[in-house]
Amino acid sequence: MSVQVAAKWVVLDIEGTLTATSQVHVVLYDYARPRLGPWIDAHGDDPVVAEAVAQVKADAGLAEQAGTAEVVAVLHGWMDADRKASPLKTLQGLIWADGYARGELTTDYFADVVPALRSWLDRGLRLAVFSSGSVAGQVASFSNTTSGDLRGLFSHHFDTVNAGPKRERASYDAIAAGLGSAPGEIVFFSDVPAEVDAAAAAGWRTVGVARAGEPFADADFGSHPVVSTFDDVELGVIV
Ligand SMILES: CSCCC(=O)C(=O)COP(=O)(O)O
Ligand SMILES: [Mg+2]
Repeated sequence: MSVQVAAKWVVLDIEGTLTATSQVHVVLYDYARPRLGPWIDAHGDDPVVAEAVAQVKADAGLAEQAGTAEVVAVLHGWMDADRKASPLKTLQGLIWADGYARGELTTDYFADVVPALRSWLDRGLRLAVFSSGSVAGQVASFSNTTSGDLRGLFSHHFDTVNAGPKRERASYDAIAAGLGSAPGEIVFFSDVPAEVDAAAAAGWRTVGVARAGEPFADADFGSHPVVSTFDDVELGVIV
C-alpha cells in the first residue's frame, strides 16, 4: 500500500533505510575493527582522535593512562553490542573516510533508493541525512557508491554530535532549527520505531521503513505510516 506525505525536507536514516544493515555491521564494522588500534596510535596528535579516546576512557571507566589495547577492547565490545556511542562513531568515521578515499570501500543501496532520491529532488524536495554514523563517515559513504558519487544529493548531514541522540525529541528540534524549517514541513524516514517516535514528538511527519530481511522488518510502528520500499512513497512538495 502506498503512503502519501507532503514536505519540504526529507531527512533520511542510513542503516536499514538506505542500506542493508549488513553494509554497516559486516562491511564497515569489519573494515574498522582491525584498524582502530593502528589509527589511534598513528593519529594521537589529532585533537579529534585525542578527544574521542578520552571520551571512551571516561565512558568506560578506564584510567586516563590506559593504553590503546584497553581502549580498542572497549571499542570492539561496543561494536559487538552495536552501541552507537559518539566517540566510536567518530573514530569509525575517520577510518571509513580513509577507506573510501583509497577506493577500498563502496556503498551499495537498496535498489529503490537512488531512483527515489533523484525523483524527490526533481520535484523540488531537499534531502538531508540523520544517522548515528558520524558526518565524516556519512559524507565519505556517499562519495563512492555503486551508483557513483552521490554527495551532491544532500544539503545537510546530522549525527549524534551536531544534533544529538536519535531517540530524543530535542535532536529533531535542533535539526529543524538547522534546516530553518517548520517541523511539519519535514518528513523523517527510519527503520527504528523509537526514532520516528522522537521525530513525531517534535512535530515532524514520519514514515517507518520496514524492509524485508532487515532487523526491524516486523517492528510495530504504531500509528506511523510504514513502507517496505521507497517505491511505495508518494511525496508531495509543500511550497
Ligand atoms: C557511513 S555511515 C555509517 C552508519 C553507521 O555507522 C551507523 O551506525 C548507522 O546508523 P543509522 O543511525 O543510520 O541507523
Ligand atoms: Mg537505521
